[in-house]
Amino acid sequence: MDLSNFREEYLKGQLHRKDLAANPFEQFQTWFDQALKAGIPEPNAFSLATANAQARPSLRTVLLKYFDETGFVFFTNYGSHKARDIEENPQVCMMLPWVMLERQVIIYGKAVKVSRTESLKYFLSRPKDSQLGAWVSQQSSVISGRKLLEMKLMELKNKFSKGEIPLPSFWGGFRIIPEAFEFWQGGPGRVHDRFMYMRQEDGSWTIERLQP
Ligand SMILES: Cc1cc2nc3c(=O)[nH]c(=O)nc-3n(C[C@H](O)[C@H](O)[C@H](O)COP(=O)(O)O)c2cc1C
Repeated sequence: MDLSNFREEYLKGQLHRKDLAANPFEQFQTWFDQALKAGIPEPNAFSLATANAQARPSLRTVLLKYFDETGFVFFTNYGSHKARDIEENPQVCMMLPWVMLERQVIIYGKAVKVSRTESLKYFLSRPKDSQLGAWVSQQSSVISGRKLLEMKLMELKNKFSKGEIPLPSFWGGFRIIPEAFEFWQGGPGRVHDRFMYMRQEDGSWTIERLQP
């Protein structure tokens, strides 16, 4: 299949240095609000890249659950491929593909586990089915068929039929603490706008334009 004629011109507007917030979290909030307003489906879905101790990369989509100046939080299974990678190498990269707005945001940082208290708070806010879903899966391990998962789910439903479902010890959040942000806005003729924020030792941020 030849896709070489698949070509969109990016004409939604330019990104100027003067329009950027000094603080990248503020800039992220502005763009996130615009992504929401534009009706992008699941604007909080992001690609999460990890690399293990042998520098072997892997990538998957996860959901951003909340963010503030301490970082970007997602939840997952602590025995999963991604979590094992993070244990070996906490350096990660996340990318939000807001293609509908001809934009992407890339964040480089370090992933650290959130506290049990923080994971519990989020876990309790989830629908019961999602709580059971966390219990049922040894995420990223091989299983012979879906039937086994369904049987396990039935058992768990019975086991936890009364009262609150406890937080599994193998499930919780990671906070990505940013070291750099890139904001990308598509431009006409592939002359795009890219700005990189880099965190300095004193906690301030520099902003530089990158070539497209
Ligand atoms: C839209 C979307 C949202 C997802 N959100 C999450 C999530 O928040 N947490 C999670 O562990 N997996 C999520 N997944 C599944 C992951 O992409 C992935 O399959 C899973 O986490 C196992 O990844 P790993 O084997 O690389 O650790 C999501 C997938 C999609 C397509």
